[in-house]
Amino acid sequence: MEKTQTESSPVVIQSVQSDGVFNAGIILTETNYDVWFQIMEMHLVKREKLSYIRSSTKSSEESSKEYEKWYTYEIWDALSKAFYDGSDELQVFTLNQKAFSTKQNGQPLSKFYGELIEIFRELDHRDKVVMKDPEDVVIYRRSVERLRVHIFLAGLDEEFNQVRGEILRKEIISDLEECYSLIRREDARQSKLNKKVDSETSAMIARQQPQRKFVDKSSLHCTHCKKNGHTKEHCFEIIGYPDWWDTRKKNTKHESKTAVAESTSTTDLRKESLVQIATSVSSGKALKTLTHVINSTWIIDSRATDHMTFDSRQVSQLKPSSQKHISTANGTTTSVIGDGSLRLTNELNLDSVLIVPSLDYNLLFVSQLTTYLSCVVIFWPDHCVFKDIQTKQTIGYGIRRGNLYYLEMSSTNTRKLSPALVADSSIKKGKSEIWLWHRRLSHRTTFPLSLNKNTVPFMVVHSDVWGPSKVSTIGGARCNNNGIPKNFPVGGMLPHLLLNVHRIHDYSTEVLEKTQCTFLFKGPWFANMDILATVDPANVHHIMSSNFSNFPKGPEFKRIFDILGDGIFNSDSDLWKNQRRFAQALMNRHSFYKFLVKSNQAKLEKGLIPILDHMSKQGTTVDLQDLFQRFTFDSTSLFVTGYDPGCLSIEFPKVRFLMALEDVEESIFYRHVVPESLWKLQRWLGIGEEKKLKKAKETLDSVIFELIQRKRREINEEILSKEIDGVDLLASYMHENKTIMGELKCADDNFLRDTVLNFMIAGRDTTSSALTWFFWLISKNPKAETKIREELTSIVPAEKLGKWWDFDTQKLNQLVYLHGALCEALRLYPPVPFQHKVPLVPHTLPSGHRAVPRTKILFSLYAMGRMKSIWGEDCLEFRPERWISESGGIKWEPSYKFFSFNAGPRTCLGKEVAFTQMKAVAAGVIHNYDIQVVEGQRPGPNVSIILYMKHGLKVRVHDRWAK
Ligand code: HEM
Repeated sequence: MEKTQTESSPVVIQSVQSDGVFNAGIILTETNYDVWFQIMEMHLVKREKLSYIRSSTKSSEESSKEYEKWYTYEIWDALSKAFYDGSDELQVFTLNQKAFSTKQNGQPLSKFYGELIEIFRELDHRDKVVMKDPEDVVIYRRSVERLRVHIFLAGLDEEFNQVRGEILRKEIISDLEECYSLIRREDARQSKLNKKVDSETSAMIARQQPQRKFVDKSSLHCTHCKKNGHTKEHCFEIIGYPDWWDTRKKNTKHESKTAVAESTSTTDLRKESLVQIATSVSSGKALKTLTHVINSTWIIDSRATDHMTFDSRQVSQLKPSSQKHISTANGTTTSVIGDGSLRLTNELNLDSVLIVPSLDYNLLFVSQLTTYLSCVVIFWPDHCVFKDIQTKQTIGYGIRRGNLYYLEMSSTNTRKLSPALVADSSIKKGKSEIWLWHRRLSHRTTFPLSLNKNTVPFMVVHSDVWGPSKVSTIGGARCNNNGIPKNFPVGGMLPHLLLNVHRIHDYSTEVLEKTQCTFLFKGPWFANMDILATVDPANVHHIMSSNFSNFPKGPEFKRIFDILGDGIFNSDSDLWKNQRRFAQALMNRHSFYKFLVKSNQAKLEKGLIPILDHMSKQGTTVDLQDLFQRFTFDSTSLFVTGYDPGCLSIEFPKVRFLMALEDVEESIFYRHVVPESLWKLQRWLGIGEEKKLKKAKETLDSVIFELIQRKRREINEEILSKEIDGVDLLASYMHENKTIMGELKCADDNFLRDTVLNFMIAGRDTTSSALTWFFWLISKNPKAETKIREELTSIVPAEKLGKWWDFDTQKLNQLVYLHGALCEALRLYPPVPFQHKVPLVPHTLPSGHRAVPRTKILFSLYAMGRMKSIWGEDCLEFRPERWISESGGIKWEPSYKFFSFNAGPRTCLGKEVAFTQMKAVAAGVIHNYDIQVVEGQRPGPNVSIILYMKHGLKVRVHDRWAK
């Protein structure tokens, strides 16, 4: 370690990076002692030097062996005294100070937001506010959220002043996430409109084309060639023709060429220029001229000025030959005209269109346009590749960088493209495609399309500068090849679904990957089973947050999940709102959290650990999934009902309730894949899955009603006092008075039964499923396991190293790698693998798909965690590092991308509870035991509404510290 002084950071520990000296990767400042301390300890653990800073040996002679240790300890101790006063107050003060002083200062929006989120999360951990009244808790949370929105808005760069004002003028201020999403959209729009052109692309463009500004030269006249549009000084006949001239003059009429050259090669094309071009084409005559002027580039825009209206006849009059029709999902048609023009039917309502022949188009012009436009549709026949107008060489393909799509140039660059992108393009394979590049959606959509080989390829750029995209009908084009389910005349796509039901989650992943995140599943014509499956983050955000009120779970959800009664999962509108408000208030109570941590710890120490010890001594195998289910069942029962069913015991008792829950989940899944009329008939006849469900319901009801009676008795007999014991949910519900509960019927046993069942499913099944997949992934990734162990060791006291250790919940919450590893497991194996919603009124989604009330919208959370377009090429890899930010903290991912806990107002209420439980179990088990998965197992997901492992996870357990 080398110690130096700098102005900004009084003490700097830097790497010297040679034999054994490490790079801490973090510089100690006045404000980051907490994080710095942990990271340094991790490094020290790795090098087995922890005793140097932990054991306070007596001061030693410089010559003695112990001197080095003593000296290091002294420095460490001095640092601690200087930077950490042992209380939370300083930390909270520092964090608040940091939050208020963090500014965007020109850095990317996501980075600035991520920094704030990290600070807020830290503050949440240290929040000690205790409130008794649930109403107050809600008000308090709202007030904190409001403050955070203000901090975020205040830190933004000036360019967001306008949108900031708009947000603040709203009657109800959005929550932080919603607010971020609004700003992000504005950021994306501005970066296209003004300055943030991707530097690489600009550099490439600059090399290929001179930079010119758009100038309206229509009034200029050349006295030399007698033509309009330029002056004598710029006449090509005098100064020579540019390189691109040959290509151009084949197609263009000379009289307008200058305007063409200027407008198509501008690098500074702004909205005004677009308006100018659009205005000039608003009359049929000008349009015709411009068609030839701009190298057969036609621009039609009805939104540019009020008086312009899009007239499809104008285009078809130009080239009314050899039309081809593209059918779209909702029945509208787009006529493709053989020579490269496009006629749009009124229904399609594409009111802002740029059509560019893409063989020889001016790349610069288009790439400039794409910085302003949200959506680019390219029709690519098989022989079509992007060509450089100057060199006439193939210049490449479309490529995505971050959220933006660019035309990647130079054939050498294609080698740099990831294989999937090149393969995706399919150009070499002789396929024709429409490429829909939707910048706002941050993904590209590809639709196979049959085009006449002789047609001139063209490109349609749909402008989103002035309003929302309406390319919906193109986005919905039906695809029935390439492994995408075929739509049979009577059965629709149901046969495909039934054939693949045993691997439904992987199957939907494959289909959604092929259809670029959204797919319309057509059910049998008689069954009202059409499903719009989507994993598109923009759609998720749109449905779950921005337009939440238009997308309830709906009556069909309620029918399918009727066993959940009026519980929180199964309700909409006010019934849901009241329940959520109340449950949230209860769960935010400090006493609840304390109770949860305590009961969880007790279950771990007195339940799980003794069983693992026993298994380790016996050398027998155990089903880890079963063990975790028992663990979470007991702990969830404790905080939901206050009773411990004791099913986590060495005898592994058969628990009726547990078995019934599993039956319920499987039967409910079955209701999702068969027509409603069929399962209703089965229910009426009392056969099949419905028979199983009925029996399971009876079991659940009898157990829960018994618990309710018992609790009521105890409350009446005052065995339970409100203050001391009323921390479990059931008791809390019973204690609450009507004012707080609003419409909720807490005195009603049926309502209490629904509440208990909903929470039992929410708490037990999800967490145990997540833990099982987590341990499976860890067993496959020993490096990750080693890193988790190193991180854990860093919070074990020196004297306890190499011995059994029981971790403190607060300390676990600060671990970054462990958190990342759990998030990674939740991403790849989300315990709730799918969800659905229904629109109240017809609605066009950001992906362009039309959502109508009779069509169910289904989100596959499982597929969403496995989309290359969302998580990158390595999406199937287990890589906890993807959750670690550059500064070493936890990286924040928006909930509409990391969807495992749901997003928007219905976000999981138990997220913190779940992380607390999972971290305690993961830490306790990984630190103290070696878990060896029995060979020969091929764990796969079952078919249910909860993502269990089909055959459990058999493991052997070894005590790491056994002598
Ligand atoms: C790893 C563990 C967990 C995961 C992945 C998870 C995931 C989810 C998801 C996806 C939803 C939305 C379901 C839907 O609307 O259909 C949800 C809702 C909910 N979760 Fe969790 N959950 C977990 C643990 C917990 C725990 C431990 C609790 C409670 C103690 C809990 C309580 C709830 C509640 C009450 C809702 C309903 C929220 C509402 O509709 O407003 N969850 N959870």
